[in-house]
Amino acid sequence: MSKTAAIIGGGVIGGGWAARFLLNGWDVQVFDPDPQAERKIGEVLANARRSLPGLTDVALPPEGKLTYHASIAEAVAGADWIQESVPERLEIKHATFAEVQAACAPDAVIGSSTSGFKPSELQQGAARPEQIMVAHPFNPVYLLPLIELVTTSADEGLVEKAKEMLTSLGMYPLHLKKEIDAHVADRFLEAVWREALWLVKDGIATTEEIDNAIRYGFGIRWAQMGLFETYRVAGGEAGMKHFMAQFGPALKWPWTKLMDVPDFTDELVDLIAGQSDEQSGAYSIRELERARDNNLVTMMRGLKAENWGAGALLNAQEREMRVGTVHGAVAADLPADALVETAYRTVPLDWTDYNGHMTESRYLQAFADATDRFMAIIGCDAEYISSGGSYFTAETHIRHIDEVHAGALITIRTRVIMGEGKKMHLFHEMYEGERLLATGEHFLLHVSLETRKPTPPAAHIEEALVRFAKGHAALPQAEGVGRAIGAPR
Ligand SMILES: NC(=O)C1=CN([C@@H]2O[C@H](COP(=O)(O)OP(=O)(O)OC[C@H]3O[C@@H](n4cnc5c(N)ncnc54)[C@H](O)[C@@H]3O)[C@@H](O)[C@H]2O)C=CC1
Ligand SMILES: C[N+](C)(C)CC(=O)CC(=O)[O-]
Repeated sequence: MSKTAAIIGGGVIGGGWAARFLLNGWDVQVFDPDPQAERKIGEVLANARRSLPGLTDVALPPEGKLTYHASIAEAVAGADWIQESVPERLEIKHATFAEVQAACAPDAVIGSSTSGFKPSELQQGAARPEQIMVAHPFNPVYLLPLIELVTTSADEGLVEKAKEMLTSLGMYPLHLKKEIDAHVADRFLEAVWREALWLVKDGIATTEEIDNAIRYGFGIRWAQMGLFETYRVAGGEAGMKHFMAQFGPALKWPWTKLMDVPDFTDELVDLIAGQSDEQSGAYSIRELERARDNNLVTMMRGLKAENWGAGALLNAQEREMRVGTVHGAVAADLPADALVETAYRTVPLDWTDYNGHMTESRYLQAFADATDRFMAIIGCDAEYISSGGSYFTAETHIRHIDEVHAGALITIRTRVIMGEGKKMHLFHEMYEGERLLATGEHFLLHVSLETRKPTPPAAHIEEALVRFAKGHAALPQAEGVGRAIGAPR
């Protein structure tokens, strides 16, 4: 059954939450008094639609329904999750929670996007304090998975429900049971921000130089290993203790401004804003958002291939999405006399090229992934491969029939042309809806990973393969099987 989220405050963060819920199949009900809210959320949604669905190699569920409402009471009616993202002022948040709780279900989660307030501060004067928790996201909320879930004096059952719902949205709930101002991540960000302000104020570095110091070095490192794991590696074979012995004393050196805060004067604001205009003023905010999202998608999909950090999270989400669908099925669940659906996915942003469409190498990737999926269906899965048997591709022929763009939903259907002994001959057809985009024909041999030589597969694999080969032989022939490039004479 579809779920409903209420978004109270649809600015930068509320808009991102709306997109995260909606693109994961939830219905979304928005309240925001700003007459521009619908347009602004539309812009965030457009960015989310081009970037989020391609993150995973399985398509997200169909989008939910988005509606706008004239009051908080209307927006929270029937909602399973209510996300407050109004301005960071405690009195506005308190007034909002009072209206929310007067109308919402008592077992709905009420999450606050607050960057700095503690749950106990948010809960002051509330009708049901235990229903309110901090669910602090990171911009862009539709792509970044971290949620700081801060829950003192909360209903434990509701907290567990909140964690499950966040996980199902592809997010990572970092559950903090001790509250502090600004939680963990913003404490950290504020320390970096403070040092950056000092460096600009003191004329040591410009905004661009500071950004370069981050993006060419430790920023990339942090994105995959964080702080402690990175420093453990930096300790060499002697590890963390050695690292700390070597660099710990630096804390006593006058390297940082420590807790001193620069005066937030008009002069400092103008200095930073001026340098930022010089650095990035040539681009509109929408252009910068798109560049950010392209880069995030590319990095996160790289981590996905490595099954690491935010990428491992995407893989876990994808495994869950496969459960109970044809994309998690094995041979015995599938009819032998129908083509096998081996992919149903969105073309990711990082698969496109200078011609503005899916680039040729990604057709091979899509077909190779479809072959991997077919191998798993017939029993040649990760466990079997680790026992020493697998398939190697000996020959491939791809036909590019029609173009396709980022964000398109594509399906691959697979036909077994021949399957006997060591040999497996597959023909994949790639579609967008009913439009044929490409075909991929592949000849594979079963090998021993020990000898690297062809060898017969295990009996259960051959049996499943032969079953599909026989069933598919009875289907009408596919156009294009066995084609070669015809040279005009
Ligand atoms: N911008 C950021 O980088 C992040 C912000 N946050 C937190 O998210 C919350 C919202 O921040 P932003 O989205 O950046 O602000 P924003 O200014 O972009 O959006 C706030 C929205 O709330 C609406 N609003 C004002 N009063 C309202 C009311 N009484 N009821 C319903 N809506 C109302 C405004 O019209 C506006 O659309 C804050 O608590 C902030 O600390 C959290 C993570 C990151
Ligand atoms: C600047 N900020 C404190 C509002 C930032 C956040 O809360 C999280 C983020 O997205 O950086």
